[in-house]
Amino acid sequence: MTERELWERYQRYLSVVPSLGFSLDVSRMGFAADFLERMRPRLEEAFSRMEALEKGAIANPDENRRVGHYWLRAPELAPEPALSKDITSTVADIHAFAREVHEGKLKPPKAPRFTHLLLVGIGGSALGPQLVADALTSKADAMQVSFFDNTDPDGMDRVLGQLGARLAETLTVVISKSGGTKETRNGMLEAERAYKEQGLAFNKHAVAITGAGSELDQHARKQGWLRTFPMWDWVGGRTSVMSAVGLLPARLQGLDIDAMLEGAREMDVATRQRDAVKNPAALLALMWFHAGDGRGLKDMVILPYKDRLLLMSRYLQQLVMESLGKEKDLDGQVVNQGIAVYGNKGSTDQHAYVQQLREGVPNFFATFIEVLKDRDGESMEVESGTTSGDYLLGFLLGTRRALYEKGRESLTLTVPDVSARTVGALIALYERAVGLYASLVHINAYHQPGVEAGKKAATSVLAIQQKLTARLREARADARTAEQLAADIGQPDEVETVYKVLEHLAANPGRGVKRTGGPGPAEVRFQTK
Ligand SMILES: O=P(O)(O)OC[C@H]1O[C@](O)(CO)[C@@H](O)[C@@H]1O
Repeated sequence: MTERELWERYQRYLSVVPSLGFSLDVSRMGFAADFLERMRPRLEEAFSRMEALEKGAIANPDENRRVGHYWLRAPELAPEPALSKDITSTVADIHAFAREVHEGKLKPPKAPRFTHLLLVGIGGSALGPQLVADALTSKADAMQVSFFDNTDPDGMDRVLGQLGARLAETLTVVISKSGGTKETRNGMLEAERAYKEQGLAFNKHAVAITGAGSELDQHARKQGWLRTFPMWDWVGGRTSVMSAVGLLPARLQGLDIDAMLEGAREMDVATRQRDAVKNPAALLALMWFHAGDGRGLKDMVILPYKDRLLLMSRYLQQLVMESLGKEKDLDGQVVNQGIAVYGNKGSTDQHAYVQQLREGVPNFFATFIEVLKDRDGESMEVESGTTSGDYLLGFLLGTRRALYEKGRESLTLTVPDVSARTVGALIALYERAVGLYASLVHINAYHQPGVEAGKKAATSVLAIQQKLTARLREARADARTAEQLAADIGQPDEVETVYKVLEHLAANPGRGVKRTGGPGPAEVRFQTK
């Protein structure tokens, strides 16, 4: 298509939400003229399912759960008054709690005020808060935010090292919907120990966000933590950022959570419309379908031209891949669905992987995110009449054109700024696009049966470790190979796991395992130190 034809196409299919200053441009997607019409019956069905979900139907049949993240920003739509009340009162509680913290009415025992926030969580209990914290941070932040989002000891040491003595003024928020996630449990224990080492009482610094009655809930109550905020079973982890999971940390940081909720609410209103071109979530879902032939054949590359949106791709990775990456469809047929998501930021990526995007394997479609506002205040000119921000737009449009010339498709989202309202709107847009796309390809977006397998396997690795350390203690000075030890514990086929576990133990001080021999794994011997 010529530039002029593209301009016509741009106008014809532009999906705009005027109140949010938002638009979605699909002109660089090569769908046929009758595509939207052909997809209409499927889309109607998807809208109907979404409507039922919003009215409180069991939209996650496997887990027999309702899916209520849309109610979080429109509590009046919750199917029962008690739910609406829970949502509203939780937001009010968050405001009141943050006020007390900011004003120093709720203060740590050995410092005048909480100035730092340590969030412990993983997956949906970290990615949303991380995106929001990073996108909206400013000099005005009331508290500085750090994260434990893994069970990596060195990762935690790094964060603790940065906090140093300021742990005395750090509020730790442990977030886990299930309350039983091991990475989070470990992070909590490591945090607790760090406080203890500085002579600080952890319970006077700790808050939980979790499901009622969960392991974490019970632990927090028993230990007399400052407070517990609810996480409801009708909110999925990856869509929990507008619940206490995202709102409490954001408010503590000093961010405008009401604006975030308002942005999401407005995007929800726009994305309930049944006209595909007026509804950017529907149009986005249809473009994903077009790009990957409804089978996820093309990866989704997220390219925000704004440093503040760097974590968007990580956030969307979970939202999209955990929701859509499914073995079976709603009828139990094997479909192996999903869309791979990756990305970073422009124009930085121009100097990294855009080379492949333009000339390499054509297995993707790009999503450009354009932010109109360059910065607070005016910009200097880096050349006569040109600012750094002009370059950023130049690179966005240039890369988009360069991709188009080589037949590589792209979408462009335009937002006015990176404000709480815009971030809320973007999150709401993708939440609904994922839900609609799942209906288009007939899968359940709201469960995650696949993640259990890895967790179970990890548990059996740790059980093998327990047996091995007991066996090594018995064997004392007797240096044994992995093969021998696997046989000793009655799991000869697990020799590779045995070897890996022992190699790890031997590499770390205080674990009591010595490694000798080699060079190959079969010749290495292990014994107690
Ligand atoms: O909030 P939780 O229960 O600790 O779960 C954390 C994450 O773990 C997962 O269940 C995947 O293992 C995600 O869906 C979830 O966001």
